[in-house]
Amino acid sequence: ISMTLEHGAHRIGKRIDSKMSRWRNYGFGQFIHWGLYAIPGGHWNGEYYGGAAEWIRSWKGMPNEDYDNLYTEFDPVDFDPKAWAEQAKDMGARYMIITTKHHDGFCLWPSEFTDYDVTNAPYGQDIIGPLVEAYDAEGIDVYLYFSVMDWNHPGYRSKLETAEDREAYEGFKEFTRNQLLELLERYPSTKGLWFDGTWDAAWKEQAEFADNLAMEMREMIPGLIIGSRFRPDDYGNRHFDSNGDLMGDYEQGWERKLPDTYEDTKGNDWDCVMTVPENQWGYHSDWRGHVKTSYELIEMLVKSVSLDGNFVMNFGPNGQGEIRKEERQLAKEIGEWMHKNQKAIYDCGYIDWEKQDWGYYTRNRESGEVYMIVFNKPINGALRIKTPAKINLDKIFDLNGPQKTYRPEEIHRNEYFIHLDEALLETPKVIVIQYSEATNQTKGYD
Ligand SMILES: C[C@@H]1N[C@@H](c2cn(-c3ccccc3)nn2)[C@H](O)[C@@H]1O
Repeated sequence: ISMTLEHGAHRIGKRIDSKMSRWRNYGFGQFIHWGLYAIPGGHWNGEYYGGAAEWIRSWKGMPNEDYDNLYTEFDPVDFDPKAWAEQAKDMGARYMIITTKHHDGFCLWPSEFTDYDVTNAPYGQDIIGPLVEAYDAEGIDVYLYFSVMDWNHPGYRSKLETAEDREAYEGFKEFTRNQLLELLERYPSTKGLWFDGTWDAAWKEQAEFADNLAMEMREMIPGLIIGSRFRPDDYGNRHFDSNGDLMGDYEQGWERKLPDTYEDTKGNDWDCVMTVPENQWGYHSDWRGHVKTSYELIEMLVKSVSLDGNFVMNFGPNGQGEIRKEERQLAKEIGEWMHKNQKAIYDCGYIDWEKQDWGYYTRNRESGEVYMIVFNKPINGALRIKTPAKINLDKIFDLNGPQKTYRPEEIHRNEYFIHLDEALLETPKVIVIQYSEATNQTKGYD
């Protein structure tokens, strides 16, 4: 039985308007985490901090007042938004998500509603505006990350226990609304908001406030795209309401992890946001543990698109505003692959052909063309293709290089091998399949 909810999901199923189709077709995005945490870069008083660099304020090794005074040092003289946007373009990102305010409450835009912003730092200028302009100029859509949790604001509470808490939190809610409307006013070309820091008990009581605020933001910018991490329902449930329906325009549950199967996605739109090291979003000068290679990141991107999602790779510029060499190198390598294979990523999504060990299928949502993205070439070079019934494979050929075509060897009904003859694969290989649905007369049973 389903419960009547005032503030649960207001739509069942995917948004089908053109702005959401544009979002759905991105495939690949860039996350940028930048703020005061980039100054200490995971160290303080010569001590190494092993947590996520953007959480260093919560570490006992760094007194809160030391962190809170970092704004007096924020002067990223090397910040070059055009260079960042150019690099993102070369990498093949089609949208970008920038931290306007992370959990620490420091605002990268001149906010009317707090002094804890860039205008009171030595840098003294708006960071968000030039980024929006530079990325818009490259044709890369900009989304604004906003943390509801705000360790700087006196009215912020993680839970509401006393009357004083509730009184203070009303002021915090007003402040949050003011800042969000201010951001949409200042940066009207933004296509959506990426909310974070909404797991607190205090916020989980704000179903009506959040629902109204989402509506108000959408009145300001019709079609604004807001994921499932913004609002709680009447019972404090997030992402999925008490009836199990997704709240928001896409699922934001895949942080540093990927769905394994299409069933895991519940048929919703979704994004995966991914760090290069195990768990560093903000700049950490000493990455420890496994740092992902471009090969691993390309596979995550391909897997995301094959399961109807977008893959968003994180960058953490340093305190001077430079993008570190490891990230520049990854952007270059991923861009080289994307330049040759973007047709298998852009405007593509899931197709219900049985997944095979050699890699992933994607399908262009307009043309219906299918792409085999081969990561694992079997020893015998035979790539298995199993299609649903009544599918004819009309043409199969390499996306790149001499237009080599493949003649599928039928091994069972709707099951084929195509034979790769090249020796080793240097990079993931894309093969194009043009198919058609057989008309109703079936082939004779031979
Ligand atoms: C997108 C990422 N989300 C932020 C985050 C995640 N978490 C978190 C908090 C509790 C459990 C698991 C994850 N806390 N902050 C990270 O700081 C980064 O901004």
